[in-house]
Parts: sequence; structure tokens; C-alpha cells
Amino acid sequence: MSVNSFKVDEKVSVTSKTSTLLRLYRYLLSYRLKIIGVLLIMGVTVTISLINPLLLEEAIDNYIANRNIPGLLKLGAFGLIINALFVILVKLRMYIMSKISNQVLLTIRQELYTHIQKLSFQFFDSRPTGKVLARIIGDVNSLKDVLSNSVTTLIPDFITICCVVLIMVVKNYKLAFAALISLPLMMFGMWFIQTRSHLRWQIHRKKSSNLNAFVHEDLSGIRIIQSFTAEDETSATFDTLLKEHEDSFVKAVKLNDALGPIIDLCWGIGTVSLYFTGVSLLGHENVSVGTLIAFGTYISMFWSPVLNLSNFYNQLITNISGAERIFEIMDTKPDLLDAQNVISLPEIEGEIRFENVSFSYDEDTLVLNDVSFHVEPGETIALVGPTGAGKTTIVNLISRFYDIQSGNIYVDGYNLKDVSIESLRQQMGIMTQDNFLFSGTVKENIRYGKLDATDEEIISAAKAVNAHDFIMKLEKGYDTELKERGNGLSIGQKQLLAFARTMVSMPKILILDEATSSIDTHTELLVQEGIENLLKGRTSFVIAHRLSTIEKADRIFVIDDGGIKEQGNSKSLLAQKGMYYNLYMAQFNS
Ligand SMILES: Nc1ncnc2c1ncn2[C@@H]1O[C@H](COP(=O)(O)OP(=O)(O)OP(=O)(O)O)[C@@H](O)[C@H]1O
Repeated sequence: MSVNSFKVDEKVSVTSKTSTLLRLYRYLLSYRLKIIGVLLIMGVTVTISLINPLLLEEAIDNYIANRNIPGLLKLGAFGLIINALFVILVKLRMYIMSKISNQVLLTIRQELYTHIQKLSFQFFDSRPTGKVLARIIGDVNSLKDVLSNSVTTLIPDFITICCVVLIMVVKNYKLAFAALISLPLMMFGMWFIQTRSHLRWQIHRKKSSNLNAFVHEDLSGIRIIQSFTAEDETSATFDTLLKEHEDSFVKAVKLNDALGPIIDLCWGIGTVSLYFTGVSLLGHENVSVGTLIAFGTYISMFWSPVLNLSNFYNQLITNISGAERIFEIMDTKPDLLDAQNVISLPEIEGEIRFENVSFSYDEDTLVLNDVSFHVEPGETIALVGPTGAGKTTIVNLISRFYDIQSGNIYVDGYNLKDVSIESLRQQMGIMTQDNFLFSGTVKENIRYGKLDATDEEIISAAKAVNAHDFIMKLEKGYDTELKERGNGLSIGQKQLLAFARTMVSMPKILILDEATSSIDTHTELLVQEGIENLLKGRTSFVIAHRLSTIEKADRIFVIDDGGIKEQGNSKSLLAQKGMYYNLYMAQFNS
């Protein structure tokens, strides 16, 4: 499994830009009626802007030349009215489009978030949270302008360009040719820039993702950083990543910025060529002063949307890599999916059987090798063994956080592959050392274990694990607001709340993975009774390094080297004088 970090650029799969764009535009289809409305509005505004030069030609050649003041005033009033309408319609178009693009971003963000929630531990193991965040927030935001400008710039400007060329050719093809003589130079410039720029923007997005990952990791570990006074080192890393981020931006933007001057140059060449040819044709081939001025306006009307389009194009190549990164996650298939025809696991007793189970995280190194065991409902099993032996892996497999490579795992005789993951996890309670609490009230945090739990159920769960007394001493009791991750509570208090959260869910299978390791002796006495209540009547797996926690287990599995090396109760294992005996004696002596 490839492990990514803020030090490593993500690999982004190469996809066709056209297919990415088409996929993005598909989101706009849900708003087709509104978009048709916007297109109609734009039809009117484009027509008004195309009529303007003709009004100018008419005014110069017919009304001013013949000194027809009333006619000129009427023409002026007409021009004023249609241009006022133009301004109103442009505002309306912008309003509707920004609403549509915000809605599309909302949909994409919801789809992305829902999809990410379904991805397995394997996905999260392989990339830092900050990089996932960068995709949900930054990459989605980057699509906003692309979406709205696709409709408001791409379509009207393209239509304007076509109409302007048509009008110019119909009016005088020689002048039209002269005005557009620099077109090939512009096309070459665009091709040259686009082939290089896309790659540079992809690199910039990766650098920005690295920066995000680092900041997220840094803030999550700020207590460790400060306690090891490692601020200078982290600041140096931050500066390096910031520099890489900035350099990649400058490199990408430099290329993009070259497009504007190229277009200005082409515009200038076209204008000189137009007036040079126009002056030599003046008085012949229907070329009047009015025609020349109208052509002068049309050439601006040609190059100004070209400039807009080139800006839009820049924006597109800048941000399309954001869309690629979003779709890449959306296309990541959750590797832990319910098979077809799975059934919902009925209410279980809690019998568990491992049958020749082998497992590895990376398909190279076997972490569990041909493990078999059988646990009766209600039994408490303690898992002990050296660090990295595979204890957590065993309990993760019971909860089906990973799929096994060979063998079978049964719960109450049901193969885990044949039951839905949701129905399995609903009957399990998992507690780890990192008892993550969410921001919200104490009550809401406990209710997380069972979303429809009543207040009475919550209070009796808290009482059962001895959390009630300390909760009542908090400022607002069960309605006290907790800070992020439960900051502000002691470690022991956080664990008591986590116990209550598990207790309220009344799981049939309970997993305590190092759940009591950081409780001090005083709190341990307090929770010991609570834990015993928690374990009562449930199949439980307890991973603990402290032997005092394990001694009461019905059976102890000594895990090492990918398998169960010894099993039995504390007394019988001590009598064997094997690994458990050595572990016990080592702790006892210390
Ligand atoms: N997500 C993962 N990806 C890759 N390898 C992993 C992952 N989690 C654990 N491992 C590896 O699998 C082996 C077993 O790890 P496991 O966490 O099950 O050990 P453990 O017995 O619970 O250790 P400890 O007592 O230190 O918690 C270790 O070598 C570990 O490096």
C-alpha cells in the first residue's frame, strides 16, 4: 500500500480534459430550464452589442452626413433604451448563474463527502486528512468560476465572435481578412501555452495539498510540538512547503500571463492592418468612413471576447486539475462493500469463530497467518503480546474494517462476508485509547452510541460506567458543551464518557483496545466497576498491556509472530511458564 504524507506529491491519474469537463458540465443539466433562460437573455444582450456598430455607421453615414438631427435623436434614444436593457439583462444573468454554480458546488461537495464516508480504513491509511480536506474544500471551490463562466463567457463570447466574423465578411471580405490576419499567431500562442500550463497547475494543486496536509497534522499535534519545543523545526518545514507552493504558483501563472500580451499583440497587428487596407480602399468597394469606423468597433468586438475567452481558458486549465482530483476520489471504489445478496445480521448472541484466517495490509507481509479460534457468547478474551504482534489487527477484522485474504470469520455462524457491514457494526461496541469526542453537548456525545436513545437511557448508561457523578459536577451537567475532541476534560473523564457512549449502544460484542491504558489508578478504581458492568453478558475482546486488567478474563490469547502462541486463563498460563509467564513476571518485577 502506498503511504502518502505531506512530503510526497499525490499521484493523480491522467484523464482526458474533455471528459473531465463534460462530466463537470453534466451537473449543469439539472438546471437546464434556468440555463435556457440565461441563454435567451444572452441572445438578447449579444444582439444588442452587435447592433451598436451598425447604429454608429447609420448615424455617421446617413444622419450626420445629411445633418438629419431629429433622425439622429431618434436613433440616439433607441440606442439608449436598448443599452439600458442590456445592463439590466447582464445583471440578471450574473445573478442566475451565480446561484446555479453555487448549487452545483453544493451538490458536488455533498456527493464527495458522502462518498468519502464510505471509503475504508485502507483509503485513510494511505493519505493524510489534510489532503482529503484540500479536495473537499479547496478543489471544489476552484470550480465555481469555471462553472459560471462556462455559460456566461464561453457561449456568448463564442457566438459574438462568430457573428462578428460573419458580419465583417458579408460587409467587406477584404477588410475582414485584413482585420483577422493575426489569427494564426494567436492560435499558435494558445496551443503553445495550453500544452505546458496544465501540467504546471497540476503540480501547484499537489503542492497546495501538501501544505494543507502539513498544517492539519501540525495543528492536530500542536501539544506534542510545544511540549518538545519543536516549533522552530515545524516552522522551517512550513516555510519550505510554502516556498514550494509559491514557486509552483509563480511558474504556472507566468505561463498563463503570457497569453494576454500575445492577444494584445494580435489585436494591434489586426487593427493596423485593418486601417492600412481600409484607407487604401476608402471610396471604393462600398468602403465609407462609417464602414471603417464600424469595422474598427467590430475588430474590438472580435478581440475583446477572444481576450475574455483566453482568460476563461486560463481559468479552465488552472482549475480543471481541481475537478480531476475530485473525480478521482469519487471514482475510488470503496474496497469494503457489501456483496450482492447480503443479509442483515439478526440479533446475535456473540459467538465468534476464526477459521484459518490470514491477513496482510499490503499483500506482502502476512500480519496474521492461519489463525483459528472459537469464542463462546459472553466470554471475555484478553489479547496480549509484544507490540506489533497483531492484536489490534484481530479486533479490526472482527469489525470488518479490512477484508481478509484467506480463511473465514463467523459471528453466530454467519460468515462476515454474507451479512451487511452496517448490521454487523450496529451490534458491536468499539473503544480505543483515542476516545474521540465530538464538539457538542455531553448528552449528544453519549447519544452517538444510539441515535434514538432517550435521556433516561443516557443517564442510566452514564451511571452504569460511573460517569454520572462527574457529569453532574460539570457546569450544565448533561447539557455542557464540549470543545473539539473533548478538550477541557481530563483523559479519564473523556474515557468515562466514551464508556457511556458504548454502554448506551448495548453492543453484543465489545472491543476494548487499550481503552483503559491511560486511566490513572484513582480513575481506574472508579471505572473498573463500570467496565465490569460493560462486559457483563457480552462477548468481549480486551487488549491491554496492564496485566491487572487482563487477569480476570475468561481466556487469554498470547499473540506473537502472526498467530496465537498460548491460550488459557491467567492461572493455567502462569503454570505453563511460557510467554505469558515471562510477560507477567517482567511486569510484576517492574
Ligand atoms: N494500517 C496499517 N497498514 C499497514 N500496516 C499496519 C497497519 N496497522 C498495523 N500494521 C502493521 O501490522 C502489524 C500488527 O499491528 P497491530 O496494530 O495489530 O499490532 P498490535 O499487536 O496491536 O501492537 P500494539 O500492542 O503496539 O498496539 C504491525 O507490524 C504493524 O506495523
